[in-house]
Amino acid sequence: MHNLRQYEVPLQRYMAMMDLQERNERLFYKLLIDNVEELLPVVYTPTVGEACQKYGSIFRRPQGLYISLKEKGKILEVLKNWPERNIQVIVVTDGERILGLGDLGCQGMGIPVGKLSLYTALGGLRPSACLPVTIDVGTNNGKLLNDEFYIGLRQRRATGQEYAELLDEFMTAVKKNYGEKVIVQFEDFANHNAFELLAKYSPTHLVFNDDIQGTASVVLAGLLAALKLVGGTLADHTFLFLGAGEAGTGIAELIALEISKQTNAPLEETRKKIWLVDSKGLIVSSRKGSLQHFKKPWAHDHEPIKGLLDAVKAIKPTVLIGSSGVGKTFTKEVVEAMASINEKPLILALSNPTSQSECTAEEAYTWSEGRAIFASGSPFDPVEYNSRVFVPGQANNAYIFPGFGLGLVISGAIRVHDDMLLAASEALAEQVKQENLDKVLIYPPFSNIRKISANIAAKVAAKAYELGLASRLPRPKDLVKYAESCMYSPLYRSYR
Ligand SMILES: NC(=O)C1=CN([C@@H]2O[C@H](COP(=O)(O)OP(=O)(O)OC[C@H]3O[C@@H](n4cnc5c(N)ncnc54)[C@H](OP(=O)(O)O)[C@@H]3O)[C@@H](O)[C@H]2O)C=CC1
Ligand SMILES: CC(=O)C(=O)O
Ligand SMILES: [Mg+2]
Repeated sequence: MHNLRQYEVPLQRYMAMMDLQERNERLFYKLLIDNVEELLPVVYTPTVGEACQKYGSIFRRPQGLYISLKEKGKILEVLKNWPERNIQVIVVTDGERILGLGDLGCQGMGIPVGKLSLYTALGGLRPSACLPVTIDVGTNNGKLLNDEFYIGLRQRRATGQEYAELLDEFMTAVKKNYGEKVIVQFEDFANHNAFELLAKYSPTHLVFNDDIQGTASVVLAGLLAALKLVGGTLADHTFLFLGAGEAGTGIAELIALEISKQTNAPLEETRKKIWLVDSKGLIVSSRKGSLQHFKKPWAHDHEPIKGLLDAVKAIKPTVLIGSSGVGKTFTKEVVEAMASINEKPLILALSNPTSQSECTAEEAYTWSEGRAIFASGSPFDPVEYNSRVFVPGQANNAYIFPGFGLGLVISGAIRVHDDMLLAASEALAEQVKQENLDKVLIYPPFSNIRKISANIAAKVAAKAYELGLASRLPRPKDLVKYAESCMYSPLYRSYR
């Protein structure tokens, strides 16, 4: 840590950590686990975003498996080149929507590598059981195509049948090589592929889309915890999203599902308290004909509205969620409008990395005169306002996917079910203590994350057994203890 702290530039710390991961994996994990709050922003958002942007010029060694269009017809052979045989989780991207930074092509590899290091550090999966994959179908990023250090195929993205066939060959090869119980986590695909891939492979593979499902689960957990501060039930609230893509509609659907479970009201009804704004304005029924399929359930009856501020004034949400990938969109006027409608406005600025955050923690607290309950996708430091210290939470799917994955592994689950996402949300919300709420913090600190992950894993596994989706029999009696006993620890033994 002393050596690492010598570097003042975050990207240099990132490179030092990647070198360490290569040189001494056990020490890398020991360091990451023991200093998780300090090092998460280095190996994960925001620094991993900059690393992906500059991946070609900082490249040392391949840290994961690249599968390119050129390998079509030979993907099984390529998979067999990976030295580890016993793989439990694959995080795969095609690099088209890396955080809120857009198409970074093959340089998106930083994301599967970073996510999998969290699977190990936060969720206790063995490093050797983790496989980062980047599917290289080209990039539409002209700057990268002209960059002499770009590491991927220099062509525009393959689409349509060519893309679908490559992905299908990959999914078939994965199941053939690693069996039915390998988790395939889709990460940072563009939404025009993400929803389809999830729908296509959910019935046949153990697939999980972190951006749609993991994000939904972490946000629902934050909302459940926040109810202890704002009062009422979920059904009493009105939700407005800026951004109606994977994250936005994924979260919206899980909130609607939870309200439906709590109130026995049909989903079509519970969706009506949830509104979304996309780049063209509020999603309303008059737009239905031209909306992408994942937006259609959210097209409610209302006159068209263009901007977010007008939408806030018209809808009067109690909860405002940013999932647009566009920074600075929660302006002073927007936050003030939220604060004029609500005693305690709940504001989540989920977009990553920090540069894309819809607003900063300081802006949220200052513009709401210290009344906002705020969390963000990338971390912000505590803020002092009017002699009070506010600790912003980090509403990031990193709270969910490591424990969720561990739960799937320890139960031998063969499919993911929405009820498992709800179970994960409840488990995370339960870990938010009064001392956190006293600081207006709606997520528990990351310093306890391994305990949190074990609890999430236990609830997810319990749900898998309940749903008949678990194949590891008999069911362990104490699932929390069992989860903890399965977790990889980078122990250093004393030989003296
Ligand atoms: N905190 C967390 O754990 C997570 C955070 N995220 C972050 O969320 C962001 C979005 O990700 P994702 O949902 O996958 O992306 P998508 O591309 O699927 O969705 C983005 C949405 O934002 C809308 N949008 C873009 N620009 C504007 C604008 N200026 N005003 C209003 N709406 C706009 C788009 O509109 P249109 O449809 O009209 O183009 C689209 O509906 C990213 O920054 C990502 O990092 C994602 C997953 C997890
Ligand atoms: C956190 C995450 O998955 C994202 O920003 O895409
Ligand atoms: Mg993501």
